[in-house]
Amino acid sequence: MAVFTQLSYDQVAVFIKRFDVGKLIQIKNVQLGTENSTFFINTEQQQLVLTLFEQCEYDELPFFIELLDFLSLHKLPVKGPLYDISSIALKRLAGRPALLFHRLAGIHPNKPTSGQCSAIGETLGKLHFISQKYKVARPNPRDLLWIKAHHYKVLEYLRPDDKKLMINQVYSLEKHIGYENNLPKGALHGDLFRDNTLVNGNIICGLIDFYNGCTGDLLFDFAILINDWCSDENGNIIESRYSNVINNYVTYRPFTELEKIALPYMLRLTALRYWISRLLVRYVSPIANPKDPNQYRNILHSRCIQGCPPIHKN
Ligand SMILES: Nc1ncnc2c1ncn2[C@@H]1O[C@H](COP(=O)(O)OP(=O)(O)OP(=O)(O)O)[C@@H](O)[C@H]1O
Ligand SMILES: N[C@@H](CCO)C(=O)O
Repeated sequence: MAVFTQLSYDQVAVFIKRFDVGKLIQIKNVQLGTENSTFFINTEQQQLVLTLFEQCEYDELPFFIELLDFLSLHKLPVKGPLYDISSIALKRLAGRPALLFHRLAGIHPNKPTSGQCSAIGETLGKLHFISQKYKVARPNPRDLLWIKAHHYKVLEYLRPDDKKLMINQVYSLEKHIGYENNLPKGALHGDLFRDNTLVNGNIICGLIDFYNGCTGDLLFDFAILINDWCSDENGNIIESRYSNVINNYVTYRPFTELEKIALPYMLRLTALRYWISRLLVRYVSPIANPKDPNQYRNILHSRCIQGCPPIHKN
C-alpha cells in the first residue's frame, strides 16, 4: 500500500484543470512505494503520475524540483514535474504538497541483467559527472552524523550480537570515513534502488523518487546502488553485477585514489544507514510502510566479513 491520503475524482479533476493535460478519465492508487501517496492519472491526452508528499514539507521540495530540471536539461533519464498554466509546479492537494509528472515507460529491474547493471553504472557515472557542477547545496540528511545521532534509538530492539555489530561499525566508520573528508562531492539521488529505476531491456527509461536527493559524497550514492543492485539474498556481493556497474561507472567518472580506499567503508556506511532507517520505521516512528531491516543487517555483516571485490578498471 502506498496511498496514505485518499483522493476523490473531483479533487483530482479540479487539481489538473490548471495543467494543460485534458479532462480527467481515471485515477488509480499505486501500490508500490513506502513513503508518499502515488496515483496514476489518465486524462484524455496523457498518462500522468500524481505524488502527494507525506513526509517532506513544502519548503523542502524546490531543491528536488530544481535538481530534476537540471538533470533533465543535461539529458539524463530524469523528468522534472509538469508546470501549470501559471508556470507553477509545486501545489497543495488534500493538505499535502503535490507534484504532477509524466508517467514514464518501463519496469523495475528486480533481477537486473548484466546489460542493465552496465546501463545503471553508465547512467550514475554520467549523473555524477554532471552533478559536480550543481550549485545548490542540501546537506546529506542521512550521513554519518545522522547515523551517530540515531543509532541509539534502535539499539534496544537488537539482539546482543547485532547491537555489538552496530556500535562497532559506528566507531569504525568514524575512524575510517569521518565527518569531514576530501571525497569528491556533488548532487546525489540519495536512494537509487532498483525500485526507483525504470528500464526497458537494457535502456534506463527513468530515475524517479529524488526525495532523498542532497549534496555530498558521490561515493555515498554509488555505494547505495551497489548494495541494492548487486547483493544476493544473504547480503553477499554478486561479483558479475558489481563489475558491470563499476566498470561502466568509472568510464564516465573515474574514482580518486581516496575513493578506492574508502569504497569498502562507504558500502558499510550506507548499509548501516538503511539498517537504522528501516528499524526506525518499524519500531520508533512508523510513518511509512516498513521494509525488512535484517536485509541491511545482512548486507552490513557481509561487507564486514568479505569487504568488496577489487576495482579492475579506472
Ligand atoms: N514518473 C513515473 N513514471 C512511472 N511510474 C512511476 C513514476 N513515479 C512513480 N512511479 C511508480 O510509483 C511507485 C511509487 O513512487 P515513488 O517511488 O515516488 O514512491 P515513494 O513512496 O516515494 O517510494 P520509496 O519507497 O522508494 O520512498 C514507483 O515505484 C513507480 O512504480
Ligand atoms: N529505499 C528505502 C525506502 C525509501 O526511502 C529502503 O529500501 O529502505
